[in-house]
Amino acid sequence: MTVAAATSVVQASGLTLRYGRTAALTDVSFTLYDGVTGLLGPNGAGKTTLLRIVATALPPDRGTLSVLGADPRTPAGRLAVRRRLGYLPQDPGFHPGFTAFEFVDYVAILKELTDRRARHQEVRRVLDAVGLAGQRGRRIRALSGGMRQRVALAAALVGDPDLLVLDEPTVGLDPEQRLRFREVIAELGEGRSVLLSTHQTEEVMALCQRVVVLDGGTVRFEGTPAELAAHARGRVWTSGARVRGALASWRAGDGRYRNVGDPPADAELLEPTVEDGYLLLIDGPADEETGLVHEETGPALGETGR
Ligand SMILES: Nc1ncnc2c1ncn2[C@@H]1O[C@H](COP(=O)(O)OP(=O)(O)OP(=O)(O)O)[C@@H](O)[C@H]1O
Repeated sequence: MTVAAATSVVQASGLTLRYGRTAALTDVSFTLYDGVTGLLGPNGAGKTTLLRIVATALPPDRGTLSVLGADPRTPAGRLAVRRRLGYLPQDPGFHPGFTAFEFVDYVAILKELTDRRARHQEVRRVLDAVGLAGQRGRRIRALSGGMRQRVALAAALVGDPDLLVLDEPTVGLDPEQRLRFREVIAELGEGRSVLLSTHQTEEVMALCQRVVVLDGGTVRFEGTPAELAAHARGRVWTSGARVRGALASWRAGDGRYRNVGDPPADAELLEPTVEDGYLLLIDGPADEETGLVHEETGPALGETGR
């Protein structure tokens, strides 16, 4: 099998940002490729801040950034990025009196789609793409949370952007809505680049070809979900009773305990999951021992499974 090298869509180096005395990001470097990348981290890790920087909504205090080959530090670079970027912020700023169509149309006007006929066609296309064809004329105040989230995603899709930046796109959705949303996002990741933030390791397993773990404003891991899981290999085991001193020890559905941490010599080891790898990374020592941060090489296209 020949494996072509993937091209990077975003390259960030040394991004640093403070809000007054709070260091939100410190020396953050990562590379984004085609496909879906999950930005995973606990509350306050700096995910929203990083997404806002990539979406050119916030300039970093320090560091360099290339997005779709443009430099957002210059006005021309920012314009070039914004024309090819779709951004779903945590709070999309809905006017509740707008209909779904009117809101997305308003975003399309901001995105410089000046021809009314073509614009309306595009608005219908993106609302169809997120399964809201039948809800175009409904007021946003009358839509469920899941439907509102889909309206926000439709707005991000206007103009068929090459890069989608989605801030916790499935937050607040029920399990069925979350699954439907995942379907849409996975499809969007074919042929373009999607960067989404999440707290959920299951989201990463279900959707992402790559994952960047952010904690305390620094990158703790960059690689594939399988590599993140492998980080916990040899440190997950099963036992008949709770293990005191383990990083985590809980009774699983089969009645036995699943333990993460440093196993005893005779431990019955289990295959680790992304969640185990994440747990060890976030609760483990903040050191360079993992060798997984700031990976130098990108994936090959053949490895992404697409
Ligand atoms: N406008 C602001 N002013 C001051 N501090 C801020 C501001 N926005 C964020 N912060 C702080 O910066 C840090 C990173 O916040 P950020 O919202 O980027 O994290 P996050 O990973 O997106 O969190 P969450 O998952 O809770 O949304 C946190 O300590 C937060 O309290």
